[in-house]
Amino acid sequence: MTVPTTILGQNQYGKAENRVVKITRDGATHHIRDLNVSVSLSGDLDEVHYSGSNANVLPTDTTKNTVFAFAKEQGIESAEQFGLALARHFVDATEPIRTARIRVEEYAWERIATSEGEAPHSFVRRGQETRTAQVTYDGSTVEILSGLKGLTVLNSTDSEFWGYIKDKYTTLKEDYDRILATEVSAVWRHGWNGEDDASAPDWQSSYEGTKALMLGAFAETYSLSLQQTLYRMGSQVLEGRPELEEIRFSMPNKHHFKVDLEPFGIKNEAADGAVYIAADRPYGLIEATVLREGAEARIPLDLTNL
Ligand SMILES: O=c1[nH]c(=O)c2[nH]c(=O)[nH]c2[nH]1
Repeated sequence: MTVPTTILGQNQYGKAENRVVKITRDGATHHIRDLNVSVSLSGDLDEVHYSGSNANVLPTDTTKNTVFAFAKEQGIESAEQFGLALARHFVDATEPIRTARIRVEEYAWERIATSEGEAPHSFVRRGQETRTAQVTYDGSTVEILSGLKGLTVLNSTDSEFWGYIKDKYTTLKEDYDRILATEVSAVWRHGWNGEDDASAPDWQSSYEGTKALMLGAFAETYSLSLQQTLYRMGSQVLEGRPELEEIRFSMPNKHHFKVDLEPFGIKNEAADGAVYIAADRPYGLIEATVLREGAEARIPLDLTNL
């Protein structure tokens, strides 16, 4: 082997975006789980980079096959459970693989309502958020980050923004009754570390409970800034969900500006029901982590790939 004058840094590999759909039949009633699963493995993999020896490489093609085989053999209970089964398999069954990171996006379907009631095997894709999960396993410890993205919410009042710094470039008018809208991306970290399967959270109810607390706090906070609303959402989640240690949000401020209709002699006031222009870009971007006191901040700062 030639001695490299460069050295290999962090590396990982796997099959990204395995789109797996599992149907479960319960008599005539069918159930659907629809996931996008990305596998990323690391371990004793220097040689494949240095010399091209594939002796320690489990092909990405095999990782893809494993995703589909596990969906059939074990079923898909939740994004987290499925990710955990895969992560444990890759590390525990393949000696050179030391760490597995499984990312899952889940797309929700709901039953179509017909005049006969809920259709047993006809579904419409739900337009709300995408659920996410990331499972990392290093042979001893599990870390599970659950989350969501694309959850768009709006308060048509109970939002103000005033009292901010004004310098020579400031043109923004103080607002005492504005629309507050955002598209929530959030990732939350579970305290459970995989040591005791019996004490694992109920992933489904944990997800639903977290989302409900987040939405409740958004609706119930009288907001003086999106930052304040974000913090309230995070603290309400952590107070209500003891299984969680920290939560991070990325929330674009989806500005709605009152249109100036004065040139047409028309008053356009929030108090009378106003007309707004929903601005697309640029947008304010408010991001923060909320932690349980004493917890470590481990969620990555950039949520875009989670
Ligand atoms: O909720 C807000 N936070 C800000 O930091 C900010 N900045 C701004 O121009 N509008 C807003 N709104």
